[in-house]
Amino acid sequence: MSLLKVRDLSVAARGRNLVDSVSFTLDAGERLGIIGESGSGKSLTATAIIGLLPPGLSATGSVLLDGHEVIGAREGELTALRGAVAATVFQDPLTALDPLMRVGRQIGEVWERTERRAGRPHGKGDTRAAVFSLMDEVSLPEPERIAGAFPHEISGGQRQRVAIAMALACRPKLLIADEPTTALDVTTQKETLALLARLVADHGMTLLFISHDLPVVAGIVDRVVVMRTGVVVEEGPVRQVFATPTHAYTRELLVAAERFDRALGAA
Ligand SMILES: Nc1ncnc2c1ncn2[C@@H]1O[C@H](COP(=O)(O)OP(=O)(O)OP(=O)(O)O)[C@@H](O)[C@H]1O
Repeated sequence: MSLLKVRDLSVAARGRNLVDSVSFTLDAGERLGIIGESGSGKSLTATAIIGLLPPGLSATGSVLLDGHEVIGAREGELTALRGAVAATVFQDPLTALDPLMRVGRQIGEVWERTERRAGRPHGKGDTRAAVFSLMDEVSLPEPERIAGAFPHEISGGQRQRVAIAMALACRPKLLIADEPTTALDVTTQKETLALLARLVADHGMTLLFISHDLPVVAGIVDRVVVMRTGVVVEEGPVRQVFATPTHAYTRELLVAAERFDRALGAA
């Protein structure tokens, strides 16, 4: 069964479609990438899937997440789906973190909520052990120091690992990662990608990975959807789309990425 079924999803602002009749499915255990240049509608598609569109935007069509319709659902139903079914990691980890709360507590709160939902009783010691275990899973060093730190007291890469640990604490079926490495330097990018790939494999999670960066997407997904100006222009297995793109826009993206790689190589 498909874990995610998106049918004719459109997102509009003041009568203008920013996402236009997008359809794709994602089976359990699959890893799908959405690629496209800035402004092509990738993030709005992702936020519509979890029912978190900014005010002023409205979605039509159908998004079936684990069999539940998201479009038109009440906030209470959406809250139940978020976390339990789908968790998200965004480009800027600061959006996920409370600046005034120590990061260990933030991870702990998500873990406790997950346990409460599942009806599993737990004590303070359990939370502490779970937080350290989650921090270990995302390879955060010096767990005592980092758990006791505020978000601004750790590095950008460490903040993203904290955000990933919080997503993981939900034990989601679907992980939505929206440009999760874009704000990081190249080395940290590679480490974070490798971490995400390992966690998705270890936990058998389904992955929706959004990026404008083709080599990044190619390294982590099986299938790819190419978006341009709110519309899906091409879809297929990642190797096939990259080796023999059928749409001129995909070819342009590939040429631009190669040119960028060559420029980096020459630098
Ligand atoms: N809250 C909003 N109100 C009005 N227009 C918006 C809003 N958010 C996004 N848009 C517009 O919708 C279009 C799609 O935006 P979206 O953020 O989905 O693109 P994207 O492909 O994710 O780009 P990026 O990689 O830069 O994040 C853009 O033209 C953007 O300007």
